Amino acid sequence: MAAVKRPLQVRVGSKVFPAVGERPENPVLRNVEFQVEPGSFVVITGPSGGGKSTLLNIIAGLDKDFDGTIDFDGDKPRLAFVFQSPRLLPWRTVYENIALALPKGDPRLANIPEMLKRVGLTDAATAYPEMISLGMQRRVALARAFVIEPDLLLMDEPFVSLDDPTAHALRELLVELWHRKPTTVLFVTHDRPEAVMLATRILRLSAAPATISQDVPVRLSVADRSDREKVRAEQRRIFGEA
Ligand SMILES: Nc1ncnc2c1ncn2[C@@H]1O[C@H](COP(=O)(O)OP(=O)(O)OP(=O)(O)O)[C@@H](O)[C@H]1O
Repeated sequence: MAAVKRPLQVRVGSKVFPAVGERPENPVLRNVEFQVEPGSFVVITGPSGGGKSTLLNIIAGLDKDFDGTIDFDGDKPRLAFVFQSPRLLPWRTVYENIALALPKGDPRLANIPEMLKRVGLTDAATAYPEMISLGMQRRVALARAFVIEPDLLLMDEPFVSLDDPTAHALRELLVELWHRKPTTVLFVTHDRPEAVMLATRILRLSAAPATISQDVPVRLSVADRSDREKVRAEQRRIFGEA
């Protein structure tokens, strides 16, 4: 079934973490407002501690304590969330970890073998997470997210703590999966080359209390994204350095 195409409207007037003990209240987001067109790949970047994860949690509905609205054209989107840690169940196989994302008897379960093939894990289908590398575990997390066929895919630094070739290969895989089945993606990273390689649009947040300091389209074709020189040139255009 094709994903329903709806824009996402984000309006966060303010997000403040309340004071706890000696710690004063912490205003993290202020007037963060944007719309995301269906099928776009939006990267949210900005300084550490600037509120990127907080914003993603609000959009996911994990944090409801904020002033504002998140609207998916009046509907409830089918969501997938990929976190920094792959969050696999250690007592379930690779196949089972993916299948757990879907209800019993769901027709999308039939797509898992094809998805395993696409992420290069067919031979690891019956392995347990501790038997495979972190890079492979992250491929399982990608497969689990895409097999849901989400309307909205939220990703919070899913490729940190990997060596560069592994992270690069995973980014290429993500671009390919997304290109085959464009879904709306919001991807948080502080890694600028990663932002440019993946995004169709980059939102930069300022330091906290964060607001949007830059909203810029990325002008790279899918083929250009594997070309490090072209990525670097686009990075210079957007961020003024590389
Ligand atoms: N549950 C919480 N309670 C109180 N303060 C929090 C909570 N979660 C985050 N914060 C604070 O909110 C601010 C923004 O944190 P957040 O994790 O959203 O930033 P970030 O931009 O994702 O940072 P990084 O790039 O380092 O992951 C930080 O000052 C952080 O300490």
